[in-house]
Amino acid sequence: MAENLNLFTSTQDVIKEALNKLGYDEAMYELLKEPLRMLHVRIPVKMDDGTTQVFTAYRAQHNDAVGPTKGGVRFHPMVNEDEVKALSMWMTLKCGIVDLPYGGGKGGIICDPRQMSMRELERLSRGYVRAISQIVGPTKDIPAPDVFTNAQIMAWMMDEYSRMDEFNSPGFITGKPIVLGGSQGRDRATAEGVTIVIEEAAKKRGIDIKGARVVIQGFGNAGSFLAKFMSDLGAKVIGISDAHGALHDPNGLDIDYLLDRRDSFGTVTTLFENTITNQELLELDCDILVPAAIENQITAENAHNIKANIVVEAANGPTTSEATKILTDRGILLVPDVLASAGGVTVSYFEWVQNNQGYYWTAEEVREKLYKKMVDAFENVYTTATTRNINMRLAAYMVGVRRTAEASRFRGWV
Ligand SMILES: NC(=O)C1=CN([C@@H]2O[C@H](COP(=O)(O)OP(=O)(O)OC[C@H]3O[C@@H](n4cnc5c(N)ncnc54)[C@H](O)[C@@H]3O)[C@@H](O)[C@H]2O)C=CC1
Ligand SMILES: O=C(O)CCC(=O)C(=O)O
Repeated sequence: MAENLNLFTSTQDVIKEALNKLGYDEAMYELLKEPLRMLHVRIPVKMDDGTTQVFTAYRAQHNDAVGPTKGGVRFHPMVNEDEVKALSMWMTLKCGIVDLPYGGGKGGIICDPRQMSMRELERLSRGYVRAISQIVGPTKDIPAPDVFTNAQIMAWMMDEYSRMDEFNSPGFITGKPIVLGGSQGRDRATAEGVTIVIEEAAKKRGIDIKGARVVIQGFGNAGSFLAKFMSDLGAKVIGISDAHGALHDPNGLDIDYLLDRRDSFGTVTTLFENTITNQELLELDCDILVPAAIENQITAENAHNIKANIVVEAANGPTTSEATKILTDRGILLVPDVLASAGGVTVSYFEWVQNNQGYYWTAEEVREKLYKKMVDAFENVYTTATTRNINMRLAAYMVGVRRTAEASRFRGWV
């Protein structure tokens, strides 16, 4: 039978299993098996050449029993409805795992920002906010950056919402530039969270980060900061990649040089002749493998060839359910996305708190608070997995879904 690559239905399967293990009945699964709201909008944008292009976009809100929904907006040509639904469900789990007072949300626009001018991107970003304005807001649903979106796009979106609202609303969105109410450390937060989780996982496996061989797929926000942090800790980053290919050097790559040469979309390999493919990268001999790009990269087809001792998912959904089973059976420690990549939303929450208070924290305060959240979350999921003898993904789903399930029950929804 063909492997299930549908992110939405495969997520439903694990949610069901987690709820069963927690003792909830079918009604709870019926509530949590898909988002409460899914808005599908079409956004007309005047292009620079005078033509009009109509873009399709989505905003999913999985569950708001705990609090407002929260999650990024992705600009990508392959975004689709099922993907956005799954991503919103993962946000519920992430917020549960790191204990933030949010439910999960996520948005996406089908577009290729690499082919658009800055002016076109600005019109599209503002159009998206107008199109979803009825269901979002600082106490309803708070967007943030994700694949191919950044602080500039957050700034345009915040400005558009503030104009509609008729007052400055920094708490409408997170991941903003610091001068517009962004938090210290949000730009590097996802990678910092991944680094903390890698350190914890390495301790469990008796691996010294100093000298450990690390391979990272993706050289964007998550992947590039992570490469820097790993090499600063003394690890040997022997492979990195982007959408066009991958670089490999068993003696360690010069990360500072690569950071200097990458473009704003995380592309760097096009400058080199000696490249390998992304598939070859994933199968390199290494200690720690970090998929930090896109979904469905480790599947039943290549899971048997993964050589890493630890796989840490910085990306959302890089490993299929079948591959999760294969890796776990092979004794590889797989740290799932909903735990490993929760540093981004954690510092987004800090940003929102600071916006609401109008009082701003130092980079050191942010780092300390993030560290505690990530270490506690890792320990909680790891202990759940080992005491129940289940894989880390199922354990993370159990930890992540419990609070939303309880809040829904107390509200009398189920
Ligand atoms: N930015 C954030 O705060 C967070 C990001 N994530 C996840 O991390 C992953 C990466 O996100 P960002 O670094 O923010 O995105 P980004 O847009 O900054 O970078 C994406 C990177 O992936 C590469 N890439 C794109 N398509 C690829 C393909 N087909 N094969 C190999 N590489 C490919 C790009 O070339 C680029 O290097 C995504 O799954 C995202 O959902 C998760 C939590 C928070
Ligand atoms: O920072 C946020 O609010 C959301 C980040 C996000 O979209 C994710 O963790 O996948």
